[in-house]
Amino acid sequence: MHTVLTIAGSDSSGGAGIQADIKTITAHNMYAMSAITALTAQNTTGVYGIQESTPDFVARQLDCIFQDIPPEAVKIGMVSNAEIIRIIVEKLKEYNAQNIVVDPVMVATSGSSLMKNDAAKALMAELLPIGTVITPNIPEAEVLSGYPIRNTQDMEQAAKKIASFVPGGILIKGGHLTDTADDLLYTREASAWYRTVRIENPNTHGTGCTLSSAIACNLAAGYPLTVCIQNAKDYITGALKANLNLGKGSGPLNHMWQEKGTCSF
Ligand SMILES: Nc1ncnc2c1ncn2[C@@H]1O[C@H](COP(=O)(O)OP(=O)(O)OP(=O)(O)O)[C@@H](O)[C@H]1O
Ligand SMILES: Cc1ncc(COP(=O)(O)O)c(N)n1
Repeated sequence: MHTVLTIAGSDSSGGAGIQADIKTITAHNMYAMSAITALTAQNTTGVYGIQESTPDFVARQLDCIFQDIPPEAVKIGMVSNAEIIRIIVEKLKEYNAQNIVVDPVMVATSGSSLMKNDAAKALMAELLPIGTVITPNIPEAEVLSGYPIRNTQDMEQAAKKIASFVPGGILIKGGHLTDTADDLLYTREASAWYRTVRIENPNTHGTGCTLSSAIACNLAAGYPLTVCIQNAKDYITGALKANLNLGKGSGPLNHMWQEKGTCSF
């Protein structure tokens, strides 16, 4: 069985963070492990509290995982402070972790901040450069590039700028565009678009977490990056189309959309 680790925050309402990641990994018929960076008290309407792990306790979780069941791929989501970012980078280097997907989670769909201001510098200088691929959404790509992004051309410009300090792949997600949901994969060799029409579903809590975990699963299975992104895009599109409607705000995705037995892993 393929093994995938998520390093992220817990979402008490189960739609994003660790819970979305474990659901995604399980739906791919893979074995999920987790290192929790923070507890959040949140639901579909917002984030109402954050309790960070200590850097030492994050390190202890990572030691337990890597010394026993080394993961074939790692997804990193919410990491709210610079000290935890540093310890994650140190441990992933110590254990020579491969197939790293970094989702630079800064702000939740509901608008609540999930990262302290001083952490963005450590994220950019230390964590993003070790990613096999990074997956910013449009507001995150604006922060990372310093450019405003209004259309797909701006996405290409921003990706080029981010590539000056990120050697791996850069997937700028287009979920925040208005008529399409086109994602751009930019690497130093080539770029490619992954296009879908926008699905009119207000329940998008956890789309970013789910996409990055699905990419990690595909990397664990050994697919080339371009195939991983297409398969993950198909997974998120299916989970959005399957129209779950829970909660009073932007609700979670439906991870049970695949017909039994259709997953190829
Ligand atoms: N309405 C939609 N229709 C189709 N695909 C969508 C829609 N919204 C988001 N997506 C897709 O979902 C994935 C996540 O994109 P998005 O830009 O929403 O990330 P995000 O903002 O990090 O997510 P989150 O809502 O978890 O913060 C991308 O592949 C994007 O194209
Ligand atoms: C613990 C945690 N991690 C990530 C997100 C981002 O997901 P979203 O933007 O869909 O709310 C979140 N809300 N909570």
